[in-house]
Amino acid sequence: MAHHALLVEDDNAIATVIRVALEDEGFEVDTCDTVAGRDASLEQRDYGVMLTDVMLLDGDGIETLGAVRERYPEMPVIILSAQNTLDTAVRATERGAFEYFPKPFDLNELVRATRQAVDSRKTGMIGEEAGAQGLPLIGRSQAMQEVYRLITRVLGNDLTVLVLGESGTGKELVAEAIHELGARKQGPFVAVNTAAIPRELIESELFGHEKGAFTGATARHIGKFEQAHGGTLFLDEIGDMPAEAQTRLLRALQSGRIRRVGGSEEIAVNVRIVAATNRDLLPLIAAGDFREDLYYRLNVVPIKLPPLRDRTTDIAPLALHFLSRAANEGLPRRSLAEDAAQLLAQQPWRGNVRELQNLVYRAALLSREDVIDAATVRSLLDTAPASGGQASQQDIGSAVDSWLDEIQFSPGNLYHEALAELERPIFRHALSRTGGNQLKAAQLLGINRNTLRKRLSELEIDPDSFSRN
Ligand SMILES: Nc1ncnc2c1ncn2[C@@H]1O[C@H](COP(=O)(O)OP(=O)(O)OP(=O)(O)O)[C@@H](O)[C@H]1O
Repeated sequence: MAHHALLVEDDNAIATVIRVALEDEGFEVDTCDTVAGRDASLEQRDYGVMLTDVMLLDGDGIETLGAVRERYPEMPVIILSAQNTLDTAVRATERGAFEYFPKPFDLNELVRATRQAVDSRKTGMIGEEAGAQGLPLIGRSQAMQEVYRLITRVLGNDLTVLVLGESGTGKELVAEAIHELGARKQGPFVAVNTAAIPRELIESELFGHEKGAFTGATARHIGKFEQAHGGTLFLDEIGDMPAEAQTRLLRALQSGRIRRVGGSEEIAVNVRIVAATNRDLLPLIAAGDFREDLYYRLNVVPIKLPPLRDRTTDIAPLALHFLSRAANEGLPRRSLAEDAAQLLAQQPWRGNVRELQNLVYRAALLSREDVIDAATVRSLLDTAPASGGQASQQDIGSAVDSWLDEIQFSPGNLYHEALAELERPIFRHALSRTGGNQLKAAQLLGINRNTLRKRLSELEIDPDSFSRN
């Protein structure tokens, strides 16, 4: 389908060059040369993108852009300017321009950006669409736009996807988005962390086993492949899979069939595979620890999630998102001061979004004011484990100490109120790990299911909000 582009340019020669280049690229282009002409054209039709000069005969293309963005928020705008000052670039970006091209510009680059702007309009909705499914993928940085673009490419097919990225960058969330927004959403989404299963049980976990297949196999067990039939199988930490299991996995992927451990029957399974790893697979292949043929099977569409420090513009929106989620889960409702947001944006976030999320939840809990300020963030950063890794007992102990010093409890009820606050993150953690399944969460916690249900209700934690369906 041809996209309509509106070109607002009062230099006839430049307008013609751009128009011809865009038409070659399949755009239908309308041109005009004034602010008034622009506004009249915008009334006439829904444009996929607008390119505009700054100094127009009857006004300034940037100054008047605010109103256009308000009226047509979905339409990306590209600014073309002869005033190559930083100020013009800043003004353009502040008013929501998609991209800014100082003149003279590379025509090919401009055409590429125009195409990308139109695509971004489609893919920019991935985050919101995922949000509507209860899977908020927050972030509008250029780097995340590229991730969204790749997600849209795999929604209409069953190609195998390999999600790469450091720990905590959102790989599982991307896998869920591919499932929820794709054609298989009616089917199951089954996640399996291959690194967390004891070696001897991996094959049985993936492919199932027949009764009596080995000591302890007292009943038939249906494996993850069969459970995911008709849906999506998410294989997390694929780089840590033992060699034997890699071979079995490769065979299953090649044939589309599995055999339960101890079984003789080959069972056809229809699953879409999304695999993920935070490890660099090429050195593992070179060292003989990861099968090269399996790598090529999995790496059909690679989606690389950038570390959070490479998309700093996403940090404040993510922090606000976690604050609002924390409030919905019963923590105090807080907002974020400007200096606090700036401080967050400067951190290295080696534990990526997960580390930011943990810090924001702690800030919501511990802040003395409704507005979280830079001082609070700084004190939490000081007590945070260095790399978003394991917090030591001492860190946790001192965080609880300072929290107890600061929080106002009802007289005579400190013990119960403090314990309730400590229970919240424990329950949230268990529910989040089990996708809101109360039976499994109770098992994980080692407490009675009815006790869990009662406490969740008392603490007003909604287990359904952790559900993956
Ligand atoms: N773009 C995002 N928007 C909102 N939340 C996010 C985003 N990315 C990650 N998160 C949240 O951060 C946490 C970590 O994300 P996730 O588990 O998907 O990371 P991961 O890359 O799979 O980590 P690991 O490699 O350790 O398994 C989750 O709670 C997830 O909901």
